[in-house]
Amino acid sequence: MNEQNASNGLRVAIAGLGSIGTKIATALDQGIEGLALSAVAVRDPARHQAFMNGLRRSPQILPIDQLGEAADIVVECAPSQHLRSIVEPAVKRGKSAVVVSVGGLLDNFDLVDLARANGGRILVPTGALIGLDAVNAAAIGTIHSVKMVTRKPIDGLKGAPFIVQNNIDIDNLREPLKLFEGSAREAAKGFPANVNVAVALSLAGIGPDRTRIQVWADPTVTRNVHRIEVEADSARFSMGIENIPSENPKTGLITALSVIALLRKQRATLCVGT
Ligand SMILES: NC(=O)C1=CN([C@@H]2O[C@H](COP(=O)(O)OP(=O)(O)OC[C@H]3O[C@@H](n4cnc5c(N)ncnc54)[C@H](O)[C@@H]3O)[C@@H](O)[C@H]2O)C=CC1
Ligand SMILES: O=C([O-])CC(=O)C(=O)O
Repeated sequence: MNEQNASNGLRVAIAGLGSIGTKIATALDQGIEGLALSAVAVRDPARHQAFMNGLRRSPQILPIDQLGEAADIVVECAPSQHLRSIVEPAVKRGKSAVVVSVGGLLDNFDLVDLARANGGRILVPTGALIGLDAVNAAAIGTIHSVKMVTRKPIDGLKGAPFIVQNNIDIDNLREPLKLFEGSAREAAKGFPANVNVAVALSLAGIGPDRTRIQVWADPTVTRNVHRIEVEADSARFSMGIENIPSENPKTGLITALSVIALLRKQRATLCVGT
């Protein structure tokens, strides 16, 4: 990073160069107004050498818990069990943490207090979802109910703890099967890599215990499909999104783009949407 970026721009570090992280790193390397990629954390540096060599400017490679020292904004896009070691050092230093493994926040909610006490921020992008601007706005008034239905292809659900613990065979499904119905909080435990979106929705609206979700394994869909119904005193709205899976079949392609859009807003002159 050159001195001009260091003095005028925001330094961004990325934890995890998987399907989401590589796209954000590429976008930053190609140029986002006022932002520069300063550091990354990877599990196995050798596996990412070719990708790193392709970047125009090489960021530092650091352990995940040191990213907060090397950046103003740390983007968490690693498996959710690492959330704390990424976010805590950043917000303790008054930095911002962008969190995509949102489900992991529910068991680490004290990080919000830690951020508040130290002038840090935790930013949750809309991610693979839609319409959190409208949910935020409705939540200024009274939201009566938020209901969500998620359908995923079989490949996108394999290995989810709820499926494994309940010994459910989804490999031979010929028709959609409702796997789960309950709160966003319970869903995040059973499907930690599948329903981060439900937790983001809940944090924008009426919280993880009152936000209801169904999760379906659906051999008839090729996309990750999320449908949402919100009933509020200001409006009633229905939203839907059909995400094309990325190279990680659990993760929709739009997730990385949502983070890039959020990063662009940090220094953009014209910001559209709340
Ligand atoms: N908020 C949202 O809308 C969405 C959130 N997600 C969540 O985002 C997170 C990332 O998703 P993907 O990029 O698809 O996952 P991924 O599995 O493609 O990438 C995760 C990366 O983290 C790396 N990693 C693991 N341990 C590490 C460590 N100790 N230090 C550094 N790197 C480490 C892995 O090697 C891998 O490259 C997941 O928790 C996923 O559930 C996914 C989709 C939507
Ligand atoms: O990509 C998606 O459609 C949603 C997803 O995996 C998540 O929320 O964790």
